[in-house]
Formats: sequence, structure tokens, C-alpha cells
Amino acid sequence: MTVDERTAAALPATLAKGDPGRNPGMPLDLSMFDGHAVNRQATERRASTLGGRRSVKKAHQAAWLVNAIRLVDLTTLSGDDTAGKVRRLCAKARRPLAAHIVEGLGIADLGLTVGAVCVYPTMVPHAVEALDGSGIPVASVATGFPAGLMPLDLRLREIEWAVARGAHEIDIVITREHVLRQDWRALHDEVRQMREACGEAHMKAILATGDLQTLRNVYSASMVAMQAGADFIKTSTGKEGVNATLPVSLVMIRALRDYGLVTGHRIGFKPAGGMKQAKEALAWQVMMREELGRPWLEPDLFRFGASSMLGDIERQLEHHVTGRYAASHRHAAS
Ligand SMILES: O=C[C@H](O)COP(=O)(O)O
Repeated sequence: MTVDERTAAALPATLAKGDPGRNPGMPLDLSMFDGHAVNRQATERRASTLGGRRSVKKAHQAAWLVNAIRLVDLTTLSGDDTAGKVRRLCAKARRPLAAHIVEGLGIADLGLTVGAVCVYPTMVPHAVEALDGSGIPVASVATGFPAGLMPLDLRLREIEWAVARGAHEIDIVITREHVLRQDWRALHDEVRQMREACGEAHMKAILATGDLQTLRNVYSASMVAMQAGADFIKTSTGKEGVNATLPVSLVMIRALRDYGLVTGHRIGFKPAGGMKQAKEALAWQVMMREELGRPWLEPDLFRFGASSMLGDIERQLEHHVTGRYAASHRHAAS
């Protein structure tokens, strides 16, 4: 039995087959996570088997890295972001690889772009303009990113502001205190209202797992965010002390699989923060394929949130094509 067959056998028919449409959410249901124990040792053991490069045969590595580019939310979330910086990022999003690498790989017909460009709200108009006609969605962080410590009505207004200026996707942050106090009702209520404020824009719920103290909290918060209508669950803002890790990601994708088993809805997953190397792109893709199957290697169900990982992917692909590494300063920084 191949990995894909094993995965497909583990998935409910509704998840393995067609697309049942956008997750509408559901009322808070504690029974879907209350008492759910997460074995940290077993989780870490499983995560350590997802070794990246070694799990992907050499000849296929280039194909996996090209696929990773399709999944990148190319991100800039810095205090010194400007219209010019965002325009340069968008140009990179449209043409993520240098022409000689595209030619060397023989993928000119692919029309390769990144999955989305992710920016602060005030940068949305610049990104929308720069990406016009490209089909690349603009994602905006909102709701008082990164800490979320603003009155809820202002956080909701921020979502509406970004959507009104053309954001196709909104990356919200949850109130960590609701999780730390196990106030699942409050968490469900706030995320539900955020989902309503998003309207047609897809909502990624950032859990900030580095702040949540236990894997059990990560599982519960994942489940509540999905019950409140999240289209994606996302690990981190990139600003916590610990950002995306494989064990935390494993807990989240087991939660989204369990949610799918009950509801039939496919939820997307976005690890984010601190991912800089091509080998990480391989490890996470292996995990997604083994745990959930090929649909979770497509941009509608999986994204990498990263500001600098694309640079290393390009470097590795250049090596694949030319047999040597170009100096880092020859590649774009993001
Ligand atoms: O959502 C994306 C993250 O903020 C990017 O974090 P990074 O700059 O560590 O790659």
C-alpha cells in the first residue's frame, strides 16, 4: 500500500473525494475536544520521522520545491514596510524564479506564481494594484495583529477596512487569554464575528501556538476556530518566541482531520513564522501528504507563511539546474 493509499483509507469518503465547499462553521461543541489528550512524546516522535530531504527522492526534490513555491504566502510584515517594498515583493510573487532557472527546469509553460502576498492592512491597496490581472490573491493580517489586544469592535472594523480595499484573504489573530482561561465560548464568539466581518474573503485563524502553553490547548483552539467558521488554521504570527514547528503542526492537522471526519468540511493549514529553508518546505509537504493526502498540497488547502523561505528554494533550484550555488546576495531577499 502506498502512502497515498494509506492516507486515503484513513480519510472519510467525503474528504477524500469531492470538495464540499466552504466551511460554514457550527455551534460550539465542547464534546469534539473536551478531554482530548495529546501525547507530547508520541507527537514529537512522529514529527521527527518527517525528515524532509531524506523523505523525498533526489530526482523529485526539484518538483517538490517548485510545488512549494505555489504554496507560499509571500509575506512582509515589518514596521518599515512601504509601497515600494510591497511593489517589489509583488513583482517577485509574479515571477518567483529567475528566468534561467525557469528555463533550466523546463517549466516556462507553468505560469508559476506564489500562493498569495501577505501584508499589513495599509499595504493592501499597493498589493492589489501591483498584482492586478495576475490572479494572485492579496492576504491582509488584521484584528490587531500580532497580539490582538484591541477592542473587538475595532478589530472587526479592521477586517472590513481591508476587505473593502480588495483583500481576498484575512489572517486574523485570536485572543490568547480566551485559550489560557479555557473560555471556549468567548473564543468561538469572537472568531464567529470575525468570520462574518470577512464576508466572501477567506479567513485564516492564527492561533499563535507559541503562546498557548500546551498541545492540548493547541488542539482545542484549533477545533473552536474551525467550529467558528475558519477556512484555514494557521500556527503563528511570526512574532511569537516559538513559531511554526512540526509537532504543533501535527496536532493542528490531526484536529482539522478530526473536524473533517465529523463535518465533511476540508480546512486549510498554514504553518508560518521562522521557516527559512527549502528543507522545511519539503518536510511540511511530506507531512501534509502522509497525514491528509494530495489535496493538501494545493494552495486552496495549504500555504507556507514565510518572508524569506523563497530565497532558499530559489537557491536550491538554481543548484539543481546549474550544479552550483549562486551567492545569496544574487537572490532576492524574499
Ligand atoms: O505569516 C507569516 C509570518 O509572519 C512570516 O514570518 P517570517 O518572517 O518569520 O517568515
